[in-house]
Amino acid sequence: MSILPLRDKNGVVTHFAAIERDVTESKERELELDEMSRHDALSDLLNRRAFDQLLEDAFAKFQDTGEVFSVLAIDIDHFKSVNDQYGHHCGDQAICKVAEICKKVFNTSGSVGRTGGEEFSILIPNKDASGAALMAEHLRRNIEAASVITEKGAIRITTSIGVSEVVISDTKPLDLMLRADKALYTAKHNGRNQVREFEPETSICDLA
Ligand SMILES: Nc1nc2c(ncn2[C@@H]2O[C@H](COP(=O)(O)OP(=O)(O)OP(=O)(O)O)[C@@H](O)[C@H]2O)c(=O)[nH]1
Repeated sequence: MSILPLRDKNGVVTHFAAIERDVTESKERELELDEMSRHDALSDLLNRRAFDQLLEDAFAKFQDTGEVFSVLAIDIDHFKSVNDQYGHHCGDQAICKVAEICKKVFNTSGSVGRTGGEEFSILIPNKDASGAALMAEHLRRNIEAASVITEKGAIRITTSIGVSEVVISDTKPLDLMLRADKALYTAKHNGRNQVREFEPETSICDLA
């Protein structure tokens, strides 16, 4: 609201005029645009940028308070053949189904992002890797049991999931994301449709 003094011909203020402008609509539009810039248009999950920001925040909190958290790196198995067999549109429907199940399973217990084409990441506060792996296994089973209903029929899909927790020697969030990716790679390499926790490779020094 702005208030303007109104003067008579001698310059003496005789009245004040109040001008009120309703900014509700523009504020709502601003919030809407902000939400849009943080979400992926296809799945409505957090986009990579927004997920990375959450990860930065969780990492800063861990450094301040020691509050542990874990991440999941999730990738749909053999997704190229889903696209090849059913077409890109049905592939998109499969991505949306995985997004929907992730949101349902992690509801208030984690933040879900679509961080690549057929890749998802989940940040789970207050959980170490073994707690996060149990949740990941629940998610994997839900996805495996679901059908993606498309105009070309029902599609069944599976996912591979890598799990890692933040540790004191991490210097940046990327460190634990890389471990989750390594665990994901192990899950793929070992036959897919499984959850793997990151395990440090046993080096010669460890054996000595
Ligand atoms: N429909 C659809 N496909 C996508 C999207 N983003 C990426 N892809 C496809 O996802 C596929 C990923 O394939 P690859 O990385 O080769 O892996 P994959 O076939 O899933 O095999 P594995 O990961 O080894 O199990 C590619 O064919 C991409 O074109 C998207 O937004 N929509």
